[in-house]
This record gives sequence, C-alpha cells and structure tokens, in this order.
Amino acid sequence: MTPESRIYIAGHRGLVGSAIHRELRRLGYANILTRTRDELDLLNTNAVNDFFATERPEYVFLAAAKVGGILANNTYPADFIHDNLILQTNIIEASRINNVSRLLFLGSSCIYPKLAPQPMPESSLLTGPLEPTNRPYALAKIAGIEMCWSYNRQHKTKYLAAMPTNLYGPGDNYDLANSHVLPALIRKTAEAVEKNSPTVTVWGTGTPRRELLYSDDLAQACVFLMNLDDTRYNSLLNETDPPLINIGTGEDVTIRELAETVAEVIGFKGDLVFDATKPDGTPRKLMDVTRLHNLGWHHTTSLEQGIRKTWDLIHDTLATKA
Ligand SMILES: NC(=O)C1=CN([C@@H]2O[C@H](COP(=O)(O)OP(=O)(O)OC[C@H]3O[C@@H](n4cnc5c(N)ncnc54)[C@H](OP(=O)(O)O)[C@@H]3O)[C@@H](O)[C@H]2O)C=CC1
Ligand SMILES: C[C@H]1O[C@H](OP(=O)(O)OP(=O)(O)OC[C@H]2O[C@@H](n3cnc4c(=O)[nH]c(N)nc43)[C@H](O)[C@@H]2O)[C@@H](O)[C@@H](O)C1=O
Repeated sequence: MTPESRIYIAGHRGLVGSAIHRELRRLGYANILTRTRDELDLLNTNAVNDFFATERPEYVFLAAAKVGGILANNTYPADFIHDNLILQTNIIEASRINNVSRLLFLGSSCIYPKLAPQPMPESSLLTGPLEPTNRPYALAKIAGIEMCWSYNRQHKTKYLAAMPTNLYGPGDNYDLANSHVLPALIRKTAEAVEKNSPTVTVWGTGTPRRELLYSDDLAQACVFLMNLDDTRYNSLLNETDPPLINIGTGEDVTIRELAETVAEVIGFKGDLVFDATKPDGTPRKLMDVTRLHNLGWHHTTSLEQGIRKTWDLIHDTLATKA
C-alpha cells in the first residue's frame, strides 16, 4: 500500500475494524474508505457492487462479520451462517469485479477441528469435526477461505485469509449475553467491585484454555500482511494450499487464570463461582504461529498489559452502563 492507496475497511466500527482504522491513520494513509451499516448494508449485493464501482478500492480489509461469544453463536446459529456467508461473498465478488489488488479476509481460530493437535497449524483445516457451539459460523468462515483460494486460482486474485485467535480491546462488545469471555469478565468484575458483591460468576468449568490477542496488535499484523513484498505475499498464495495464516501469540491460559488476572487488574478480592450449566466450548485452541513468526511479525502486548490498557480505556464508559 502507498500513502495514497484507496483502502476500504469493511466493519470499521467493530473491535477489529476500528483498530485497523487507528493503525492506518497512525501510519498516515490518506485515502481510507469507510461506510457505516446505515450507509451501506453489506448484505445488500447491489449496494455493495455500487459502492465498489464508485469508490474503486485497491486494498480491502474484510473485518465486517456477524460476531459473538459462545452463547450468541449457540443461540442464533442461522444468523451467524446466513449473514457471514452473504456479506463476505458480496465483498469478495465485488472485489474481483473491480480488480482489488489485495484483500485480507478475517476468519477465526474456530475454523479448526474441536480436537485439533495443539498448537494448531494451518494444515489442520478440515481434518476433523468442528466444535458444535460455533459450527455455523466456522463453516461460513471456511467457505470464505475456500472462496479466496478458488478466486486466486481461477481469477488470479491475491486474496489472503487471516485467522486470528480470540481478540479483545477497546471498542469490544460488552453485552453480557452476546460478548466474548474477556469483555464479559471485565464487566462482571467491575460491577462486582462497584456493588461490593462477594462473587463473580464465570461460565463453564474454568478449565478450557484460550489464547488472547490485543486488538491493536492484531491490527498491526493485518497491516504487516497487507504490506508484505510480492515475494513473501505470494509465498502464502500457492495453488496447493489454502491461502491461510494464523495470527496469535502462541500462548494460552485457562479461563480460571484469565478471570483471576482480570480480578487482579480491577482489584476484585472476592471469589470466583463457576456456572457449569453454561457451555465450555472447545477445550483448547492454541494457534501455531510459526508461519507468521517466520515472516517477521510477533505480538508486543502481553495479556496482562492488554487487560490493563483495555481497562484504563473503557472503565469510565462501562461505569455509565452499569
Ligand atoms: N472478536 C474476536 O474475538 C474475534 C474476531 N475475529 C474476526 O474479526 C472480524 C471482526 O470481528 P470484530 O471486530 O470482533 O466484530 P464486531 O462485531 O466488533 O464488528 C463487526 C463489524 O461488522 C459490521 N457489520 C456486521 N454486519 C454488517 C452489515 N450487514 N452491514 C454493514 N456492516 C456490518 C458491524 O457493524 P455495526 O457496528 O453496525 O454492528 C461491525 O462494525 C470478524 O471477521 C471476526 O470473525 C476473529 C477471531 C476472534
Ligand atoms: C472468538 C471465538 O469466540 C467464540 O468461541 P469461544 O472462544 O468459545 O468464546 P467465548 O469467548 O464466548 O468463551 C470462551 C470460554 O470462556 C467461558 N466463559 C466464562 N465466562 C464467560 C462469560 O461471562 N462470557 C462468555 N462469552 N464466555 C465465558 C466460556 O464458557 C468458554 O469456555 C465463538 O464465537 C467462536 O466462533 C470464535 O471465533
């Protein structure tokens, strides 16, 4: 990308899209294209085609999606498969029609089998059954990877699929029913401190392990990938393997350890209570990040630093919601 490139961020108000937006502005890119959902509903094929034909983006970050935590995925499976299949198809096809130079499609670590070897290399794709709580979402994301790969083969496009691990940061969804674990724990713990409550309830058994990456680190990785020189970028796009790259830290913690770190950061001194009626989901999903490390990218924010940064940035807003 050059400073003048026309760069479209789909989903620029979300956790990931807003972090990519901040990173591109920090780096001085002058032609960043964004549209809110009200301005452009990505489920509307004609509207997406019109937008691409008019604005002619050269680079696309596909960070729009129907996203949610374990309960949201389990409660609204139809929305998760429907919205993701349609919006990603609309953007990928409009990118082809309008000769987008590079597109980065964001998937998720849940594309890998529930019992994949740990850490999970990119070659684990489609080697075993998926975790049932997010199978519809995962299948939509797998279809997106297959679409990037097929378009690259048939249409000679340069579409790359990045699979981030679980993410967190400012601008996350803090709704207790639909959010992911870390924003939920931050909010529950903050409310417990505020109300002087002796306990925080953590879903599931606390034994599943999760790897978490701070959203600004992810944004840096996305821009790094988009800016790879042709030789290294093309090495990720060969005909025999899906154009896939994991993004993560290569380190994970149990949900109990995560809840304890949040308690430490926020200053909660009470007890954690585990609600085993809620699903645990995948027992472990640690990314193998060898491919990314070999290209020269490493995360910089530790989990505790990231939680502290997030807490510092959001606690005032959260207090007004409590
Ligand atoms: N959060 C996480 O832990 C992880 C996320 N990812 C991936 O990263 C990407 C971004 O996720 P994240 O930022 O967390 O999600 P968010 O829910 O925070 O953001 C998604 C964005 O997509 C937009 N969007 C959704 N549907 C439409 C639509 N029909 N028309 C226009 N805009 C739409 C939303 O708009 P609006 O603001 O109006 O709702 C929002 O801005 C996704 O592909 C996800 O799979 C991968 C791994 C983990
Ligand atoms: C990013 C990823 O996110 C989802 O998969 P997930 O990792 O299972 O999601 P999660 O963050 O919601 O939960 C992680 C773990 O944490 C436990 N947990 C404890 N207490 C709370 C809690 O209060 N809220 C939530 N949500 N989880 C809690 C919870 O029971 C589980 O064991 C999918 O959308 C998937 O499709 C996807 O891509």
